[in-house]
Amino acid sequence: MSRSAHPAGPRYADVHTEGHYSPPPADLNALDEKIWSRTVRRDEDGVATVAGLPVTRLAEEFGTPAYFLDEADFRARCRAWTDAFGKDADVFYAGKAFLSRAVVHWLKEEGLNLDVCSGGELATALDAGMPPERIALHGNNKSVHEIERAVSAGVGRIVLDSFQEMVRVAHIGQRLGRVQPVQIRVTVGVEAHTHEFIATAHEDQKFGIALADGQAAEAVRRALRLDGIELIGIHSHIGSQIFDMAGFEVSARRVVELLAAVRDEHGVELPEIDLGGGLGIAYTPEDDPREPHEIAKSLTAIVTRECESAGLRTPRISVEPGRAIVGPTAFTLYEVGTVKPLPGLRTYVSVDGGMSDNIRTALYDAEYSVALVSRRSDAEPMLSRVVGKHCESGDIVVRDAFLPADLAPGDLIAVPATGAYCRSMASNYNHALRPPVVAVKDGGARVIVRRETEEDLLRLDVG
Ligand SMILES: Cc1ncc(COP(=O)(O)O)c(C=O)c1O
Ligand SMILES: N[C@@H](CCCC[NH3+])C(=O)O
Repeated sequence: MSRSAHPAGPRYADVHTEGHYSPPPADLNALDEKIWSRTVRRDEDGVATVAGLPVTRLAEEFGTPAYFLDEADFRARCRAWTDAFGKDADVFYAGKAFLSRAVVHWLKEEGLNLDVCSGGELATALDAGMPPERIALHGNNKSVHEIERAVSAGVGRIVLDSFQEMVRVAHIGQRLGRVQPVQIRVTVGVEAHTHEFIATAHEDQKFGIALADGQAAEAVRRALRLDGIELIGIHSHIGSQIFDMAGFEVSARRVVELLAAVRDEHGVELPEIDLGGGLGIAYTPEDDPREPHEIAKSLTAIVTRECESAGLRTPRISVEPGRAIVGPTAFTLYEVGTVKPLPGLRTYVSVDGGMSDNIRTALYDAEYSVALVSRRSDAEPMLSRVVGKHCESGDIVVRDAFLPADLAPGDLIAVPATGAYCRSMASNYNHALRPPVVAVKDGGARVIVRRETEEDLLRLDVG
């Protein structure tokens, strides 16, 4: 194939002939509302704004790289979930996606509950005043200390992940003179269509107790006999970034089957089921996420139908969306440093962050979008790879994307849909300073998690 030696990398026509890439968007300046948070626009000068604030001003005030989180969008998504599921269900925001004290305040105000999976997340929730009865504690290896803190704080539920943990929690409950409400996390044997590392309902993995071979039924048997815990329900989480509802439906059906078996064996109707989180969001225009009301409708319908046919009272349903709430509400703003054209291949665009603020591309081959946001450009599309500044060739933020061919050092580019699992999975690799999270709302911006400093790093290093 002949390739034109474009100084800034290949032209669309070249790569398109190879057929490896989706075509570039018709307008590189467009900010697709499916991917960007709801208040993102481009102003008349071509600068992107969020909550009415130009990104150029935000970069000056807060520096780059930085995450900008659209508070109004976050709250709207919380409400969409609670409205969709209604009063007879509970929405637990999965704090692992991103948690800070400000987020806890928003959740409290919007009537959501909170799923935490570590002592650190629990401490953040309690410190910010989340009522303990609205907290659920997860984790496949909760420490004794974490369990003690949760039980003595009076968390609403602990989700038991193993037989050993069941005994641990029961003993701690007895020692502290409490009866801790618990659910049992089961693996339902569903192959969720997502990356292997984020699928959690097949049996060959660390989470949960398998329904297969009667393991889960045995767990229920033991839990019902133990003092110090009260079994209130069954929990299933099949994975993350899932679009196909079929996996959730199979999971709901199998959990209801277990409830029926428990009723038949023990004469007990467990009052709750939790179907976990895992709903996918749009990272690129090709992704087509389901809306909360569609999800609620289909999950509620399947649980109700299965319960009716088993002659069970419909249990109270809960769900644990993390990514679907916070993911689309934030973007990461970077400054372009080195631009390295490789004629006939692509152009490497280096930014001032990388795998330390977004590990998802390296870890899961995740796909992201990117746009030039500090100005409009009518230059032609240039096949680009957005890379970070770390000492790894796998330090890729956006593997394949089109940016305008006149992109230059000093331009600002933004990667949307980085609200979930980016700051929360950020690292200090190469002694990078983890970026701040800045909440923006109605023309105002405030830091909710500050940027790390070299002093922070040096303070940890005690010589
Ligand atoms: C038990 C549990 N609940 C909820 C979630 C949240 O998942 P997501 O952010 O995909 O909604 C996770 C993470 O996958 C999880 O492990
Ligand atoms: N951290 C993962 C998802 C795992 C969620 C927690 N069980 C991601 O970024 O997609």
